[in-house]
Amino acid sequence: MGSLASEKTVTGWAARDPSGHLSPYNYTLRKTGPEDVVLKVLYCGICHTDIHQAKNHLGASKYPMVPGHEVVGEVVEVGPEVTKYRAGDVVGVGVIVGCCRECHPCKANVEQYCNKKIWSYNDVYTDGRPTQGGFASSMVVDQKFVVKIPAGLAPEQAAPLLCAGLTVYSPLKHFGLMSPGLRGGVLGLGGVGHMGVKVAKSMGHHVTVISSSGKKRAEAMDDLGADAYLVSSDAAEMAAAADSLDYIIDTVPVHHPLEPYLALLKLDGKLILMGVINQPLSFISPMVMLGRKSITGSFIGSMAETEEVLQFCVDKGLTSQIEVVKMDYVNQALERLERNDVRYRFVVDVAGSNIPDDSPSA
Ligand SMILES: NC(=O)C1=CN([C@@H]2O[C@H](COP(=O)(O)OP(=O)(O)OC[C@H]3O[C@@H](n4cnc5c(N)ncnc54)[C@H](OP(=O)(O)O)[C@@H]3O)[C@@H](O)[C@H]2O)C=CC1
Ligand SMILES: O=C/C=C/c1ccc(O)c(O)c1
Ligand SMILES: [Zn+2]
Ligand SMILES: [Zn+2]
Repeated sequence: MGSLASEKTVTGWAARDPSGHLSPYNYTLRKTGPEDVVLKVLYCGICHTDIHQAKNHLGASKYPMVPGHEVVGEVVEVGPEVTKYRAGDVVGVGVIVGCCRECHPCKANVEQYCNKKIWSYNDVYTDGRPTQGGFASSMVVDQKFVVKIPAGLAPEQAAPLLCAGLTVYSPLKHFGLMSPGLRGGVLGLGGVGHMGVKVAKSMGHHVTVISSSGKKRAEAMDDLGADAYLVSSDAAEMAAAADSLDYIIDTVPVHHPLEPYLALLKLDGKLILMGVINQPLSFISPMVMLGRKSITGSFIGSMAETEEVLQFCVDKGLTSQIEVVKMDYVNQALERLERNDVRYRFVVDVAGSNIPDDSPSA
C-alpha cells in the first residue's frame, strides 16, 4: 500500500490541564512514512499511568494530551517498507513508539530503557509533533513498535496485556523468577497487580496478595486463584508471613513505607517497584543487609517480550478481568480507577464509540 496523500484529521479525547478531565480534541496524523502503520483504534485500556500523566503527577505533562497506551487496533494502511503487517491485521501498541536504535539498550533489544525513547503520548515525535495516545479514532505508529495480536486473543482482552501484563512478565523473566514453586507477593491488587497474580500463578508460583483492605479477599482467592491474602495494616497477619516470599511485585501508585514488605522477603528476596511515585521512598539499611534483599524496579518490557507475553497468555488460556466502557464514560472510569473502584482494568471500546475520523477506511 502507498503512503497517505495528506495528513488526516482524527478525534481524540484529551486532557487540557491538570484536572485530567478528557474531552474531544481534533488533530492531524502525520503522513504515513515508509515504515508506518496506520491503525483504526478498536480498544484501549486505562492504566493508572494515564491518571499520573493527565493530572501532571510527575510535573512534566504537556497539554492537550490524549492518553492511552494499551491500544489494540485494526491496520487500515501501511507504508511501502512495512513488511510485518497488512490491512486487516489486528495489532497492538504500548507505552513507547520510538527509540534511538543505536544505544546499548536498543542494541540489546531492551529499547524501553533507551534514553531517547519516545512515549506514545506526552512526548514529541521525530517530526516535532506531539505524540498522542490511544483514546483516539486512529494512530500512526512505526512498525517496530507494533505487535500482532495472536489468534485466540480477543482484542479487548489483549489491551491490558500491552502494559499491565507486560509489566509483570518482563521482571519475572529478567530476574530469573519463572520457575515453578517460587513464592511471590503482589502488593496492590489493581490492573497491574491482577495480571501479576494471573501470570505468576500460570508460572506455578504460590501467590500472596498484599492489599490495603480485606475487600478483595474473596475475589482474589476464588476468581484470580491467589493462594494467600494479607491486609497490610494487619500487623499479626504480616508478622506471621515474615521471611516467606521470594519476590514482591509492588504496584502501589502512591507513597508508602517499604519496610513492612521488605520484612516479608526471604534471604535474597526481591522487592520489585512498579508504581510511579514522585517522592522519595525510605528504609533502614539492615532491612536489606540482613537477608541480602534487593529493592529494584522494572519498566514495562521490550517489544520482543510484548510478543512473548501475548503468546504466553494464549498458551496458558489466561485472560484479564476487564470492564468495557464507551469513550463518553472515560472520565467516570478515570475517577473510579483513582478511587480504587474497578475490577481490575477498564477497557474503552473506542471503535464502538462513534468517534469522528477521516483516515482511510477507518
Ligand atoms: N513500571 C511500569 O512499567 C509500570 C508502572 N505502572 C504504574 O504502576 C502503578 C499501578 O498501576 P495500575 O495497576 O494501573 O493501578 P491501579 O489503580 O489499577 O492499581 C493500584 C492498586 O494499588 C493499591 N493502592 C494502594 N493505595 C492506593 C491509593 N492511594 N490509590 C490507589 N490505589 C492504591 C490498590 O490495591 P489494593 O486495593 O489491593 O490495596 C490499587 O488497586 C501506577 O503507579 C502506574 O503508573 C503501570 C504500568 C507499568
Ligand atoms: O504505564 C506505563 C508507564 C509507566 C511509567 C513508568 C515510569 C515513569 O516515569 C513513567 O512516566 C511511566
Ligand atoms: Zn500502563
Ligand atoms: Zn536507544
